[in-house]
Amino acid sequence: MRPDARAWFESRTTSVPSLDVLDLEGLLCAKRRGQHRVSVVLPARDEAATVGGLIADLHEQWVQRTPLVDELLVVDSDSTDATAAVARAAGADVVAAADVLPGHGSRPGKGEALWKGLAATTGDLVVFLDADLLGDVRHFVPGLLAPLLGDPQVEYVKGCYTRPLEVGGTSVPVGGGRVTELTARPLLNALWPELAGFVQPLGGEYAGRRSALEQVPFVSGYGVEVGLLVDLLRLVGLAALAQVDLGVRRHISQGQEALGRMAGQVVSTVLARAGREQAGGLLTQFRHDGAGFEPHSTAVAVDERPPLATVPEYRAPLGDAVVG
Ligand SMILES: O=c1ccn([C@@H]2O[C@H](COP(=O)(O)OP(=O)(O)O[C@H]3O[C@H](CO)[C@@H](O)[C@H](O)[C@H]3O)[C@@H](O)[C@H]2O)c(=O)[nH]1
Ligand SMILES: O=C(O)[C@H](O)COP(=O)(O)O
Repeated sequence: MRPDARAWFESRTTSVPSLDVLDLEGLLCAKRRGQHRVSVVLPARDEAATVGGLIADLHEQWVQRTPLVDELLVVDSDSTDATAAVARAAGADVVAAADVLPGHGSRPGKGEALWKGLAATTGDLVVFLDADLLGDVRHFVPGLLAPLLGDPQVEYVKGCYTRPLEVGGTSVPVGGGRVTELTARPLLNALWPELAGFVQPLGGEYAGRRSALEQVPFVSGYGVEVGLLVDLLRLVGLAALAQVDLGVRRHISQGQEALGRMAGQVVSTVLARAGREQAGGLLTQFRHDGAGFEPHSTAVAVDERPPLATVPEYRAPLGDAVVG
């Protein structure tokens, strides 16, 4: 690893693998002292199977029992299942992505849901979590907040973890994060070697100061994490980025074809940030129907939203003025 990346890794990586290691009173004290307001945003598309338990845990722990979280918002990203109703019943506020900043229209994708979630919340500290997480992840929230509450120089905190791969009833202890290992990490190491110390550049759990998040664009699809990392590096510098080891992360894995499309979006995002125009913006994959190969092409070109700070409606008082 390059010396600057190693120095960053050693000085900016903390560890919160469970609730037991946290000084909750200290965190609450820092939150009060800094007059912070914390928003937690979960983008969700068809996550009715997992979002209820996750929200119930977070709401019970961080809204009811320990007042660390002021807003707990699920952004319903065009779900066709009961995601919205399940999340609401479990204690979250729920907005449909399409209803936020309606004048700006609606686009598909996870990054779009995050951008709308940032617009629909008011906290100066914002935590993002995927809605398909499995198991007890209550410690993710204070773990991600701790560096922001404890050090005014930190602007953005990326979660990292070991990732089992659970497919077809079998589990490989560290087999997860396939797009990370085969696409994102090699690209980032090649183009921005100072970011080589990030263990999970793609994972969906991170937190930042609104003042920084509202100054960067949000890629609408799965390129959002890699885009944020590179854009925030440019905006605030490596020393203002941090990561926290959150232990083990389990989630619902996608199949190979879907991961190929995700990798295509990550590649497009990286190429755009490296100043390379995309030739076609299409990813062609193949299926064999028994008689021969059938090509399927998908658009993976970068589609992105501008920094929220440049959106006039965002400047209006948030809440009712923005949502609906
Ligand atoms: O159009 C979409 C697609 C996904 N999601 C939600 O986004 C989260 C992550 O999506 P998922 O399809 O589970 O992604 P993964 O296969 O887990 O991909 C990983 O890698 C991606 C690329 O960096 C990250 O965006 C993910 O957070 C990270 O978990 C979940 O809550 C989804 O419901 C949306 O809200 N809208
Ligand atoms: O981060 C990744 O690389 C993708 O989420 C794929 O993860 P998985 O291999 O654990 O499904």
